[in-house]
Amino acid sequence: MKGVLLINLGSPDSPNPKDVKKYLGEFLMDERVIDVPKWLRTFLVKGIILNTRPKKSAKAYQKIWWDEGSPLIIISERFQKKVQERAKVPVALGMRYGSMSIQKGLQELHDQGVDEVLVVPLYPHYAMSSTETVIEKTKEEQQKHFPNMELTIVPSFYNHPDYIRVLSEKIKENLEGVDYDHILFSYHGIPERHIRKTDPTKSHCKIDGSCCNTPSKAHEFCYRHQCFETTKLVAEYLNLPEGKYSDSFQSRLGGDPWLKPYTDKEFERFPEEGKKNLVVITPAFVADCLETLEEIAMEGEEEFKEAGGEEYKHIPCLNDDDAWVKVMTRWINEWSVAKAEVTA
Ligand SMILES: C=CC1=C(C)c2cc3[nH]c(cc4nc(cc5[nH]c(cc1n2)c(C)c5CCC(=O)O)C(CCC(=O)O)=C4C)c(C)c3C=C
Ligand SMILES: [Fe+2]
Ligand SMILES: [Fe+2]
Repeated sequence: MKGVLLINLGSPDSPNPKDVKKYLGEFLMDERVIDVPKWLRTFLVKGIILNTRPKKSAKAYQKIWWDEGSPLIIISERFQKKVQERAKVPVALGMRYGSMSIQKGLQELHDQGVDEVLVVPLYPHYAMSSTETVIEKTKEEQQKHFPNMELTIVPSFYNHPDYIRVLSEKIKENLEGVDYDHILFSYHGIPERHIRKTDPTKSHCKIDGSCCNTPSKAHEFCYRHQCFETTKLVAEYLNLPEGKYSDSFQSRLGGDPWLKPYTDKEFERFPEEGKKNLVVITPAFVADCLETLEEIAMEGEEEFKEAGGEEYKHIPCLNDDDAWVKVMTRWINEWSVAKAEVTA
């Protein structure tokens, strides 16, 4: 029997420093997130980051936390329930880090008799710190606890016409009656090193002005290419004039070079260039979370206005919008039917 596991990143159990520390410890000790030798990762995470960051992050989580819990978890649960109402097969939810684990999600499906699982990493763009770690962790749990389960992985959907359509329509809806100078597509950043590491050709990705526009099989795993492509396709869909929109990368951690331009630097630069009315969209996230609600919607507005900006609008993520629920359900139902036909 077939079933689906939707997987996102996860949140701490509460916005208290103790729970945030536990969550950050699991997250940042992931070798695909801080990709240095284990001894160095242990030193950096346990010896340095976990001494100061949990307190700071807990304050940020407290600003956005809902009565029901973490926005990312609550929104993902609402999404899963709505998809389940329409899907022909059982649909479960798991998180890469924290209590709502991938193992629990697989167990829930197993208990319903599922032995063929469609794994849906809820990230439009491929990165070793998001998609790859979800895939590898799911395979690990399957081999350890559910050896008779078969997994099928949904590929990154950054350029899928359905995703581009729902994202573009959401932007269009939110732009109605809004007088704006510029739209910023702000994606979660990653270290530049990760782009080179996931380049299967080991020579294509130069992280320069042209590599991401030059066709290559490297792009199947190039986060930077995939982000630029989402923007390009949305801009085409919405007929956005050249120069009226741009890309940036947010949420950097540590001193290594991350993908540029940095979102916070763009907030400082735009008002100087006369871009005083700004709209920000965050397409790397399908559900609103700390990084969109605090870093972009709250801190971003403050930074932009301090630099001389006047109007600022953050467009929410797709969350549990019916149009996005319908798309996900269609992908799931098409898979379940296609598999049935093949194996019949
Ligand atoms: C969209 C995909 C994501 C990628 C790629 C990603 C890479 C990445 N993240 C960190 C460090 C942190 N990220 C944090 C929060 C966070 N990150 C994502 C998604 C991606 N991260 C989401 C959805 C969230 C929000 C979680 C929530 O509970 O709402 C945090 C925690 C908060 C903080 O202290 O800032 C950290 C830390 C790294 C180092 C990285 C790539 C190497
Ligand atoms: Fe992150
Ligand atoms: Fe590239």
